[in-house]
Amino acid sequence: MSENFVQLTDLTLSYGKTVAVPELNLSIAEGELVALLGPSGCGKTTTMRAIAGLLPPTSGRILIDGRDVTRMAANKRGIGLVFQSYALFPHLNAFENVAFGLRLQKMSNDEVQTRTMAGIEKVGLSGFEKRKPAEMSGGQQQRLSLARSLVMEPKVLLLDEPLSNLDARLRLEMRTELQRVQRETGVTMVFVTHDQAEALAMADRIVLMNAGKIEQVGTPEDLYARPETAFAADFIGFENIFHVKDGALVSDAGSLPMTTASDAAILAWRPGGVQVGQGPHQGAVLASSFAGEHREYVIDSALGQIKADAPVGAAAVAIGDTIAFDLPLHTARALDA
Ligand SMILES: Nc1ncnc2c1ncn2[C@@H]1O[C@H](COP(=O)(O)OP(=O)(O)OP(=O)(O)O)[C@@H](O)[C@H]1O
Repeated sequence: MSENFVQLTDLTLSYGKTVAVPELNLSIAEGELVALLGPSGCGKTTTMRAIAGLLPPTSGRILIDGRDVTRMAANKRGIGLVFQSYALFPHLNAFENVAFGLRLQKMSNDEVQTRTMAGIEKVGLSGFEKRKPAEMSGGQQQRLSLARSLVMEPKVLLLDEPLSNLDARLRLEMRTELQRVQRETGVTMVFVTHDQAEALAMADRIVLMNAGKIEQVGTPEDLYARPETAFAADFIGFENIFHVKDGALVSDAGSLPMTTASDAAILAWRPGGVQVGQGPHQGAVLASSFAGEHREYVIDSALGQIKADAPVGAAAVAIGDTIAFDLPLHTARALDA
């Protein structure tokens, strides 16, 4: 198995004179499920389009399975594409949608039949062969579009926001489904998402992008527990991020003296890492909402707003009332400036 199945080397991608992605370097292993994660406009789709062959790079190289495909036409690269808008043929039934690409390859009817039926089964759509896309649910259309790509046996499958058109429940279901299909086929998959929960739940490895550059690459566990920059921490749910200066936590809004000294330049806490109900600091409750497992507070403090989760069973504090809190060092993530 190749560790460098997809290799992007010093890849620069531009639109006219505007550089969207400068000198990107990334290796993807064979059979890996990788998420390109980041806020809108950070260059995820641009990177995908370059891998697919839809955007010629300004400079740099793209290797797939050892072959330099930098200047190769999109349809020669052995890449499958699944978009959020499915791009199915509305006048063809499910079977014909999946068979379409195979027929173009002048395959025998028997083989088209066998491979199409296998593809449809792989995505759990057996029995739906005769349905037109309009007679299928969003999730089923998404599966169909996946089957259509898979039957072509691509070396790499690229998925651009594949779940964003689905409602919340289907999205959860399709997360598991995509993982299962990936495991069973062993196909190398790269998917784009701006949803950190989706990336954490599905990917073997997450590539977090910020303004065209890679901010951090790591397993979901790594990124979740050990973000390396304030951007990564913020994106991954550390909602309270403060600078440390002269024994105090500092924000644009003000400062709070620290009870224990820290050498860190920046300290970050998830809402769950903030202690509420007791502690050396006080603030007014700005918002309080029940979230099943815990209660979410927004506290107005000398540092500005603090997001804090109170455990189940803690007595609710009314909006406007004062609440005690602590930002304990043992739940903080220390970051470099
Ligand atoms: N066709 C285009 N012409 C000019 N600039 C573009 C074009 N497409 C994208 N850009 C710019 O390139 C940068 C990266 O865009 P890209 O679509 O790759 O971001 P993204 O991370 O996929 O965002 P989103 O999640 O919103 O799709 C942005 O600044 C965007 O404005």
